[in-house]
Amino acid sequence: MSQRSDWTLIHAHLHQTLQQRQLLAPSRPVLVAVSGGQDSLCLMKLLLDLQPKWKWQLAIAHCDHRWPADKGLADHIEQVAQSWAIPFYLEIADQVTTSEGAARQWRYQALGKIAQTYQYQYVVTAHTQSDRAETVLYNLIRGTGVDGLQSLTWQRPLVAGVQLVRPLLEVTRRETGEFVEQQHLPVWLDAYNQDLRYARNRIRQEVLPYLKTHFNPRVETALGHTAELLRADVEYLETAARSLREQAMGSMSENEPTTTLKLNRLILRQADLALQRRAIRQFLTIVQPKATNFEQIEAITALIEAPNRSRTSSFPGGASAQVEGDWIIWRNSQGD
Ligand SMILES: Nc1ncnc2c1ncn2[C@@H]1O[C@H](COP(=O)(O)OP(=O)(O)OP(=O)(O)O)[C@@H](O)[C@H]1O
Repeated sequence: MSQRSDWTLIHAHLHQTLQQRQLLAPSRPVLVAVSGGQDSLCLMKLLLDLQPKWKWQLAIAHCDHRWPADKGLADHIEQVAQSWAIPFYLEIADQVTTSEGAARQWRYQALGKIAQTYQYQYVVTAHTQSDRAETVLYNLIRGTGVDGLQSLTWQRPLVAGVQLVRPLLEVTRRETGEFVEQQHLPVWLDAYNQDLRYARNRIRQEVLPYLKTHFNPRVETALGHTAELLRADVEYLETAARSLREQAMGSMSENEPTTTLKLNRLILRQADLALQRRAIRQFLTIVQPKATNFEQIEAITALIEAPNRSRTSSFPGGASAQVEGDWIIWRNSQGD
């Protein structure tokens, strides 16, 4: 910041967050994921304003889903990048998808690809405290368990050599809205955000305002704290579960063939249910390519105490698990 008068509370907040949490090291190349909405334009401008202090090499990345409503958006962001004199990278989807989950997956993969190709160590997204509150509620309703409730984290590895960072997790959408207005930033209005057919939008526009009015005006902060506390719990539990799984799998490592993998029931029995479930989920993630669900974890957990020869019904692809004495044996398909 050259002029002190431009320094607002939100600048101070972000600067402090970056220092305390050590999210972005100084003087590094930083790729900012810009969707064109208020949050990412706010983040981009804030990082530009902080740049003289931190000396990053900033750039913008945009992922074009080729959705009809986004026509002209990529050009708009490119112009914004030009007006700020920073590099602009664009990835365009090969296939148009309407699934929110598939679009997100492609986006993160595209961002990772740009970062690796052009050697950016960080990809930064503008998820806010409001996004985090929505995610907590959304995942609570879907039944993801604690892991889903802590899912929007400050940072995580994106691809080899690239860290995904979310520095705005303590800033609300209201604050980013006020900032873009004050700064006259050219926000692209996303018609999709208004569409109440999507669960996320109903949570944003109906559920959270209701909770704010009738229960807690600071509900977003409260949900953010919940996510923060759960994150540490989950990290702890996952580490303990990994060690349980490794013991229960004996000498087998993750790289061994997945045709006949097994778990020792005597070792699993010594652990509490929370760790048994986690160890089994980790085991399933190793042995089957498909996403693991609650019923599958419960079916195998039941085998820890089940009589000899008990077996689960078939998993996708014909795989199943069966008790053989002290062991739960995983078979990828009949006859393996
Ligand atoms: N098309 C895009 N191109 C580049 N970055 C994007 C794009 N869409 C979203 N982002 C980045 O991701 C952030 C979050 O956006 P959004 O909430 O739409 O994503 P999401 O992946 O659906 O979020 P969540 O992970 O909470 O489900 C944005 O602030 C922006 O930084």
